[in-house]
Amino acid sequence: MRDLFDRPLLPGLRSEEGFVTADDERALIAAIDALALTPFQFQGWTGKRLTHSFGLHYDFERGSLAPAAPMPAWLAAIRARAEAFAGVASGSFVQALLIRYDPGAGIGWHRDRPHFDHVVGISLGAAAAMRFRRRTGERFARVAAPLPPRGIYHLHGEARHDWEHSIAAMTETRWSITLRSLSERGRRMLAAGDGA
Ligand SMILES: O=C(O)CCC(=O)C(=O)O
Ligand SMILES: [Fe+2]
Repeated sequence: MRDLFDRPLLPGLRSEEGFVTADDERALIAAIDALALTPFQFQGWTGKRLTHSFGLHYDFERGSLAPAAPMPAWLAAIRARAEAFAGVASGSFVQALLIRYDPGAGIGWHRDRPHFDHVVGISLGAAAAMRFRRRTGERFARVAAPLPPRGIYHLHGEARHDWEHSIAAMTETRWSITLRSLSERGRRMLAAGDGA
């Protein structure tokens, strides 16, 4: 997403519309819905969004990273295109997180776990906005980036590390595919096998 002067809304946030076709979108939604999606869990609190991971699973209850089933072919194909979009080496996106946000589900303010580095997201279904905030003294600076269906965004650098992001509760269903590379810290944790 760029502003009127063709600058990125935030350094490190880049997006593109029409990354997948409407036919692809229907097929991807059907593939996500066919997975065993489970409610996001954190400290005894159950979120309304439903998720499934491939490649690596980050367990929020334990704060640990563990291998998960390899990405199926339909996901590996989109991953290769997403890596080209993000300008990262082939095979960098070692985690895929599939999410379904039914009406009433959103995602609260957070930065993605430091185990991960680059993040890309592909949006399917209802349009949403990704809200960004960063504390500056007493206040928050805020930016909102549209997430149109079939579009892709890439978070790295400042947008990834210095700003929190969130999505307000949806009124219609949205699905997303989030792909992430490992950070140096993530690689060390995985090699140590403790994940912590
Ligand atoms: O649904 C999305 O596009 C964003 C998901 C997200 O921010 C996350 O899982 O960390
Ligand atoms: Fe996130």
